[in-house]
Amino acid sequence: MVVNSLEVSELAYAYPDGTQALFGVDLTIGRSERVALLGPNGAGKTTLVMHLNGILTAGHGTVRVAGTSVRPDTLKEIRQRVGLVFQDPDDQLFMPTVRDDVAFGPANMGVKGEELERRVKNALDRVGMADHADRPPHHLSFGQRRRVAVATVLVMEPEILVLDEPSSNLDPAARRELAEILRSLDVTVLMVTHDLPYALELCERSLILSGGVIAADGPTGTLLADPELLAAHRLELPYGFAIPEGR
Ligand SMILES: Nc1ncnc2c1ncn2[C@@H]1O[C@H](COP(=O)(O)OP(=O)(O)OP(=O)(O)O)[C@@H](O)[C@H]1O
Repeated sequence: MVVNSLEVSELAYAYPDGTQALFGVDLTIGRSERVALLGPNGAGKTTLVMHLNGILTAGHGTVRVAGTSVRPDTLKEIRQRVGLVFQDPDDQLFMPTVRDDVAFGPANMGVKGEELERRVKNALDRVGMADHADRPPHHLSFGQRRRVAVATVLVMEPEILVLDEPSSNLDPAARRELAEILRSLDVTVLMVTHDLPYALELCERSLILSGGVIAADGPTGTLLADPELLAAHRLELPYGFAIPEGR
């Protein structure tokens, strides 16, 4: 039986003040897919992401990660399986060295000794930061800190990597380097982004969340080539951007 990385069914949620943010979201993401989650401000993207690792609990509906329901009694397992990379790496890095930051999660899970070293080295290798293991994170550039933040999540060997605005505040070279890293990973990726060219570059499939529902789900190139669809959901390609042939 093929188990999907993520299955969200009829997910609805209202904040305690009564604001209804999600109105019944259904989506399935298969193993090793890379999917962009697009949508205007206030669409419910963050609210949806916060349900994936149980920061918020479904008002109605279900979320399953690799077949396991997100519930209070499964939270420990779920948080290991869903790797959230926040928009600001400084929310994720707080130890004296890069190595300590990457080791923090698995060490907390009881991994130690050579196995811990192996996992930390492997995660840093995957983001090209192994040479910086002994440096304090606050001495690194923003782009390097974002790569270390990705490593702190990869080291947990997650089922799905969820990235919030991964290209924000990166210069063009750092943006491209991160794209190459993300493309090289053999992991399911859900990427929340307002950077439509980045979604096109990295994700074959995109979802448009708008007004708390999935308004479109399809090949990124097809969605982004539909001006009416984009306009209906306040999405805009950069001025002069042309979708490359074959996308
Ligand atoms: N803590 C909260 N209490 C009440 N309402 C909230 C809270 N957080 C978000 N909302 C509301 O829920 C809706 C969805 O917000 P959410 O932050 O999920 O959107 P988003 O798609 O992530 O937006 P953005 O692109 O601006 O990050 C909005 O109407 C927002 O005002």
